[in-house]
Amino acid sequence: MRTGGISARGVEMRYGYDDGPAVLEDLDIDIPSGSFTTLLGPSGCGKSTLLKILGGILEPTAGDIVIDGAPAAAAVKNRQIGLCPQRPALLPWKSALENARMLREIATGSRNSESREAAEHALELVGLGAARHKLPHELSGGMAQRVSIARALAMDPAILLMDEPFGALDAITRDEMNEKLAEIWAATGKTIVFVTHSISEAVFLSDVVHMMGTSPGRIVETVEIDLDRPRTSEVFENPHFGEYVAHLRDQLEPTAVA
Ligand SMILES: Nc1ncnc2c1ncn2[C@@H]1O[C@H](COP(=O)(O)OP(=O)(O)OP(=O)(O)O)[C@@H](O)[C@H]1O
Repeated sequence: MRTGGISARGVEMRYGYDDGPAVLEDLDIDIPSGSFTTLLGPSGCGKSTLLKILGGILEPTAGDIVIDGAPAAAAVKNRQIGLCPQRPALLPWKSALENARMLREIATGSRNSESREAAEHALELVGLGAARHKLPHELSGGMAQRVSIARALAMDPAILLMDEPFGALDAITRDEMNEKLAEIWAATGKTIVFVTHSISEAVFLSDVVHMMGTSPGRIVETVEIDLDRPRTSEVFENPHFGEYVAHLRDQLEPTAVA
C-alpha cells in the first residue's frame, strides 16, 4: 500500500504570540500519496512554515493535519517524514557515507550493517555511490546537496519535505539536480513536497503546483501539470511547458523568478 497522503484543514499560524499577525490563515490543502507537490510563491508568503506544518514538524496555532488517516504527530514518531533543508549542513569531518548514515542512526539509536546498507543504497539512488568516501570539502555544491537527499532517503520516509534545496546552486547544476530528483521520485514512489521560488523548476518537477500569496499566506491557485513523464530538459521546448510557466508567472506576486 502506498502511503504518505497529507490532508490539512483550517491551518492558521501565528508566530510567538496568539494575537500577532497570521503568517498562514484558514488554509486547506490535500497532497495525494506518491505525488510530487510544489509550494510556489514570493519570499515570506509562508512556504517553509507550511512545509514544516504539513510534515508535523511545526505545530500550527489552529487547524488539523492528517497523514495517512492519523494525526501528523504519529507520522513523525514513526519516522515517516524526511527533511531536506536549503543548505546540506553536512558534518565536515565525516565522509559522504557517514553523513548519509547519521540521521538514521540517531533516529534508531543503533549503528549497524542495516544503517550502512540503507545509506549506501540511498547514495546509489542519488548517483554518488562512487563518492561515498569523499569528505564534504571534496564535493561540489550539487554533490553535497545530493548527500543531504541521501541522508533523508536513508531513513526511508514515506514523505520527503524539500525546502528550496537547489536555491544556492548555479543554473546548470540546478537543472541537473532537478532531472536527478525526478528520477529519484519515480524510483522511490515517495510523496514529495517541494518549496521553491522558481516557476520553471516547479513546472518541471511537479504533478501539482500550489501557488501561494502573502498577507496572510494562503493558496491562491492550484495548477495540475499535465506533461508527460519522464521529463528531461527537452520539456523546456514543449509549448505547454511555456504556457504553464507563463500562466503561473501572471498569477504571482513580485519576487519569484522564472
Ligand atoms: N521562527 C519564526 N519566528 C517568527 N516569525 C517567523 C519565523 N519563521 C518564519 N517567520 C515569519 O513568517 C513569515 C513566513 O516565513 P516563511 O519562512 O515560512 O516564508 P517563505 O515563503 O518560506 O519565505 P522564503 O521564500 O523567503 O524562504 C515571514 O514573515 C517570516 O518572517
